[in-house]
Amino acid sequence: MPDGVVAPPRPVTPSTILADELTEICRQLELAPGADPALVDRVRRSRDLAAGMDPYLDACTTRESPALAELARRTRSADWSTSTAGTGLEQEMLSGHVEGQVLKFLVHLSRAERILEIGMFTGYSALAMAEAMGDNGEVLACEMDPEVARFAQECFEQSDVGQRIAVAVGPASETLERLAAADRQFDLVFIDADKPGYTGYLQQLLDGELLAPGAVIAVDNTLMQGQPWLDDANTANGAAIAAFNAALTYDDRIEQVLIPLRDGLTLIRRVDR
Ligand SMILES: C[S@@+](CC[C@H](N)C(=O)[O-])C[C@H]1O[C@@H](n2cnc3c(N)ncnc32)[C@H](O)[C@@H]1O
Repeated sequence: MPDGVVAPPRPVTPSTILADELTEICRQLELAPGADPALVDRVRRSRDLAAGMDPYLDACTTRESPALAELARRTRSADWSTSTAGTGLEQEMLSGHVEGQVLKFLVHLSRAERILEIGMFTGYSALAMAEAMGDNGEVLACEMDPEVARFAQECFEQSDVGQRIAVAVGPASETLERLAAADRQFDLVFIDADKPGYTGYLQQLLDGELLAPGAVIAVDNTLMQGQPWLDDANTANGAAIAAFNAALTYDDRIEQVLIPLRDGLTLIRRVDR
């Protein structure tokens, strides 16, 4: 994974995809002979409304730590296309500044000391959560890919709080089985791994008694680029998230809310205990 030129991330959230579409529509309208100036103006305003939101959220949110900024920079400048790490890894997987600050806020609010992450990638969210907890806390981060796990660990070693993060390399479902067998419990769980695995991870957390009383589960990408409600854009990940979101609404053991942050963040808590 050599360092390369920092490429801007592709749009992978409903708001950035919308902004990209409106930018292109606007460009075409501006070139179209005889386009109604009032319509061009409305489309321009719509583009600015959509394109300006994420930069505004960034500007209004507490700055990330130097360690998080450096981890994000290293992730963006790594050449994932030539990496021998698992196929499909890309810089766009990184959660990033605003979501990282939301996770930190959740750690502060819940006073979580035992945190489980399912899907670590280069470690941005794990490090963000570790920064928000006390010295007695631990983030146990599950990651399938050994090479990306090494990348993350190198970043953790350069951070003051890296020792609060333990990494479990291997399929998360197997790690969860081992944790349940060892009677481990967690105050906060962040699910951000393979989308078809989400329903199984939630069942393992509930059935395996892996949630401490009052625990919160945060689940990333539950808007999946709008695919669950766009009929013509469904991929395997979109179908998996649509099924996961639907299953949540029928499960009486939990309460949930889907927050339209980035690509969607669902918060879940157990209510049957
Ligand atoms: C979206 S990325 C995680 C991003 C990370 N949470 C962050 O905020 O930067 C998903 C990660 O899950 C890992 N993954 C995929 N399937 C997995 C599995 N079955 N078990 C554990 N990790 C898995 C991938 O290798 C990838 O690194």
